Amino acid sequence: MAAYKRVLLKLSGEALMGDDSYGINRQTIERMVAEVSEVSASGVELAVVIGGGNIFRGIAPGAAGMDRATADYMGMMATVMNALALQDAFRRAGVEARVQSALNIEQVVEPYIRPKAIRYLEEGKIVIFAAGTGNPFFTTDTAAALRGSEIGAEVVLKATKVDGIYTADPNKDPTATRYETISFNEAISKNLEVMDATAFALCRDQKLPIRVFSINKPGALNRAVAGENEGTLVHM
Ligand SMILES: Nc1ncnc2c1ncn2[C@@H]1O[C@H](COP(=O)(O)OP(=O)(O)OP(=O)(O)O)[C@@H](O)[C@H]1O
Ligand SMILES: O=c1ccn([C@@H]2O[C@H](COP(=O)(O)O)[C@@H](O)[C@H]2O)c(=O)[nH]1
Repeated sequence: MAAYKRVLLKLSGEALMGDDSYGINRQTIERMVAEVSEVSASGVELAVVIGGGNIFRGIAPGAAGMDRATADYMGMMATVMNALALQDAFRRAGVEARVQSALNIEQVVEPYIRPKAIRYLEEGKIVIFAAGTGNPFFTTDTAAALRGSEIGAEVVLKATKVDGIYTADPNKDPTATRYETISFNEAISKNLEVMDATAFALCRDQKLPIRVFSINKPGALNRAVAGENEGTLVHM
């Protein structure tokens, strides 16, 4: 039984690689699409923000020496590629999804228009928000907080490679322990880098809770949508 009527799901771009070192792993994207489709079929209105870390990040070593804003626009274009791949995978699974982009590339995807996005959601279609916020120096986590606030989502679900928020990056510190819940102010003041401070602050100001959980754990998305104790809940 779902605890929410409308959710904003932030899907990790990096997780799309699966065990590959770059790009989109077919089995991985199909598995993600199957889990998301199941939630959508249960009647929950689902908007997705997709990251771009499997292709390009403005702050990656490959962008070193580049103008930061240019590199960030490349990162946003990477999220458009992921959004198109995701839409295609939904279509193959028989699920209707629409992509809306924060950057205008009209031959490829429709632009972000808030009322239209809300109408799609009310019609039961999945909406995929591409190109982040459309502005350099931001991340797709901030785009998730922004779009989640705009569409009146009740929660931001961040599906990523780690199974929650830890006292330190668990990939660097094996002694790190996981929080079951943490307040926005604590997450910001402890500088926990699982999400950027802008995203935390926007969600805090809009009273929009965030749940961070593993995209690779079977059933975790369903449990998060059911409001169960999965991963870490960031609260007021
Ligand atoms: N305190 C922490 N708790 C949990 N993970 C952390 C923490 N600090 C840093 N991390 C790192 O944050 C990563 C998740 O955030 P990141 O923004 O890198 O990925 P993503 O949002 O899943 O990917 P993408 O940007 O491609 O969408 C984890 O893989 C983990 O290594
Ligand atoms: O609003 C935004 C969102 C993203 N970017 C750039 O895209 C890449 C990929 O996004 P991730 O959140 O890391 O998956 C990011 O590194 C930025 O370079 C952006 O500029 N503005």
